[in-house]
Amino acid sequence: MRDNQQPAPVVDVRSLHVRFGEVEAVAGVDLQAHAGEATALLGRNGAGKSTTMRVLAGVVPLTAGSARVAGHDVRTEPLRVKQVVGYCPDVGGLVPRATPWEHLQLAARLRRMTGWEEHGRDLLERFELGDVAHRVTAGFSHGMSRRLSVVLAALHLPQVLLLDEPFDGVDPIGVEATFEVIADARARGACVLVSTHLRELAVEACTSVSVLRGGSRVATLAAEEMAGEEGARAYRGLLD
Ligand SMILES: Nc1ncnc2c1ncn2[C@@H]1O[C@H](COP(=O)(O)OP(=O)(O)OP(=O)(O)O)[C@@H](O)[C@H]1O
Repeated sequence: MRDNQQPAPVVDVRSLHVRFGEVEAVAGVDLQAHAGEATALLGRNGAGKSTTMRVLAGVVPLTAGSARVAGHDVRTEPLRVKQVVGYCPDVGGLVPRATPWEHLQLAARLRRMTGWEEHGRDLLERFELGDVAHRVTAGFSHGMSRRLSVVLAALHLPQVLLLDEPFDGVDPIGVEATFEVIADARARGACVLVSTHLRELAVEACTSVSVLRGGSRVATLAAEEMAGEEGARAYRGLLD
């Protein structure tokens, strides 16, 4: 606890800048997220949501500013960051010739996990991937791949769960299962970040919403302030 009795944020991003050559993908984002809460990153295509998530997952280097995850600096402690994070990337990440079960085995081996099998099976069932657990992912639909990516992010019960576009192309059962994963993570005190352009699902899944536009954060609101017709109007106002 800090002096003012507020717990320190688990995700602490200060003046984050990420540049790819001429492109400034993230141009000064500040973001704080806490244990037991779920924060949505909302914004239009190209707003900088995925790049921010990639920095927090330790897979893209920042250009300036700072980002700390569970107390670890992404710049100087990338391995520690990868240990505490469960990351569902917005695209890719799956091996076409491997089955879901083999993906879980690999993820568990990389993290030296033991006794994960029952939890792994349960996650696959919850995401209706039990029947295809031993089928290679090459023929998977977009939604099936998304669901498996969420399962892989959640398998090791990470302290920080980063879900980038987890609802994209996912059917209602997959959406419901993702809500459950987020709720479970919050209940065990994890910090959850969900990047999406789907306002209504963000509001349902999360406690607060940070809106990005043009690589900067333009607002952070309680999720209920972004709900319904009024929330839709408020959101449009932030994007214009
Ligand atoms: N590796 C890269 N090389 C060059 N430009 C990039 C790279 N990654 C992202 N960008 C650019 O940075 C900006 C922000 O991209 P980012 O993917 O973070 O946005 P986003 O909010 O996640 O968008 P979307 O909702 O479409 O996924 C875009 O202009 C994008 O083209």
